[in-house]
Amino acid sequence: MALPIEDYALIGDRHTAALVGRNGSIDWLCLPRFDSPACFAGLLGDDDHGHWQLVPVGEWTSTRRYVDDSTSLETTFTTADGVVTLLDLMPTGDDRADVVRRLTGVEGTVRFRHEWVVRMDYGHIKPWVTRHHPGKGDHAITAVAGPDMLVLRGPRLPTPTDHKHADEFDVAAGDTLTFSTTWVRSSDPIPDKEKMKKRIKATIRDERGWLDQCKLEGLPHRDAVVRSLLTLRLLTHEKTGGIVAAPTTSLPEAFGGSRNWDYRYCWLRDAALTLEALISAGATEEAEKWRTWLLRAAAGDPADLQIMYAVDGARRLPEIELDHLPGYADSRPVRIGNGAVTQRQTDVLGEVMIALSESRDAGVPSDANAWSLQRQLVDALADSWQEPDHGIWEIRGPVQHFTHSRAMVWAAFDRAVRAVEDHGLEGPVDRWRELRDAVHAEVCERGFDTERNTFTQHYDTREVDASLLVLPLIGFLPGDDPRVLGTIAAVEADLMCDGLVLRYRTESGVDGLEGDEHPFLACSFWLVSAYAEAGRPDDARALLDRLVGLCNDVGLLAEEYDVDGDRMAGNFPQAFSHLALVQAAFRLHQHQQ
Ligand SMILES: OC[C@H]1O[C@H](O[C@H]2O[C@H](CO)[C@@H](O)[C@H](O)[C@H]2O)[C@H](O)[C@@H](O)[C@@H]1O
Repeated sequence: MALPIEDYALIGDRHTAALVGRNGSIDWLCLPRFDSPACFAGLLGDDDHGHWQLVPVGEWTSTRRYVDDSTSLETTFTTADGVVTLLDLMPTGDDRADVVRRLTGVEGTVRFRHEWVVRMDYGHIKPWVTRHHPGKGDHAITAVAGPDMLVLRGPRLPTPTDHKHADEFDVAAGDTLTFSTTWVRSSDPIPDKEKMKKRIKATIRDERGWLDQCKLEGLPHRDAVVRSLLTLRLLTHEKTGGIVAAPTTSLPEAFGGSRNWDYRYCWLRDAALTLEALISAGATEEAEKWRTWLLRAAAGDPADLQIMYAVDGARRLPEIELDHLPGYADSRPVRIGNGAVTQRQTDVLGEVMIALSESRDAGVPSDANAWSLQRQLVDALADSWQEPDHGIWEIRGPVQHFTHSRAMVWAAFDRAVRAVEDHGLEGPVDRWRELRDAVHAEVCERGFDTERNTFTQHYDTREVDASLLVLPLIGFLPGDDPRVLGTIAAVEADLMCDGLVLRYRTESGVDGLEGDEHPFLACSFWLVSAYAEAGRPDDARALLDRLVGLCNDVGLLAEEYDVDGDRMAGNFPQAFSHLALVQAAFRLHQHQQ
């Protein structure tokens, strides 16, 4: 049975990631890549859909932390008989896909239960499980199904009972027991045993080294920013540079509802915003890598640019419902793939152009191919920007002339102009200036409700939308412009739910979906930034404090927050929430200096 979302923590190797519960159970793991089929899918079903658990027998309590500024997770279990820590991590820096779990006895003697229940293909397939002795003193269990093999190693291995592998043993003070699960192709030989101690140290060292380049002095909520940056890095594929929106699929936006989506892909929007957050912290290496990812993914006719791709840039992400999974808290359907892939979302190029412009400003070396791609994309936009779209929220209702999308069209032309003016790049700057000004005028006329003094969600409605909070953040208007202040007031009046911000009013029916949703954390962080820009630093600070207080015990955030249930909702951890946290902290810091 899955735990509340906030009771999970993330570990990963920058190729894929796992969710570890505070009960020592890995309930979600896709191997070898973020979007591979899960081999532990208990998160979206029950124990029989796959999990790997190390937990004391009987009553226990647990506390958790990440070891220093790393993504190695330490869970401390306390029982009446003693204390044991469990270290969980996925070593990085090599071509192996391992999950390593180390138990260390701290006090007394604690009896532990070990369960290794592998179910390939998202909890669907019971694998063929066998024992091996690959070398002297080396024991392994392999689980094979179709293309995949998992190899379990450890000082003592569980035995089969009823399609599960289970064991019980004592952990005494001073004992160390290290277990590992390794993925290989089922046609490959069993991989060699590794010296895990060395790899654990190297992995922790690598993360600390990466953080050293970040400039975080004086930032509000530094620890929350550090955790967010490390999480964003964990969601960035080491080899390809693709950035996934979250490592999970179908954690529900409303418990028991159908708003369940697969986020294990690279949205240009989410990735571009992630880069902005990383760049503001001084981590520019990822920007260069992602730019090359973009070049590969977008190769071809600029008119065929998609709004999202797979980690390796693949284009087809058909949305499929997995009927065999009951869903998290009975939230059905469980979906893999994402139908939004074929949508028109005009905002995306604006976000991409802003991120690439910030990379340039931050000194990321220029690349002729990257500029040539940007030119082509902006030229294609010049011919198509007036078409209606599905907008930033990927609505599944009829397309509209979304105000945020148009403001982002303005941003795309604006950043193209700046590239020429500030960086001496070549381009038809007069035409881009003309288009930029025309779009600005149109948005201020057709996307603005003069009676209420607010921008509107789209040109044919009087509803507001939290995405409008972004307008001052991209420089569309100054933060203290009366039209921006009016829009903040309208968002406060229409979209606040117990102090947090909803994306839009679902009652309007604009999204074409059944059911409702909870406040969206990224939008709530945007309000922090908008307050800072509007000259309301106290409100910004108070809201940022509140939002950071919603992070779970290890500093992670899902997509939404259920204020009535006081729990997280939606995919977890979500890049959007963490990148917006980082941006809000920097924005507030900037205004406080
Ligand atoms: O609300 C319906 C849509 O929800 C998802 O989109 C959201 O997540 C994306 C990834 O973080 C983000 O880019 C987008 O702005 C969000 O609205 C889902 O992926 C869509 O399929 C769905 O239509």
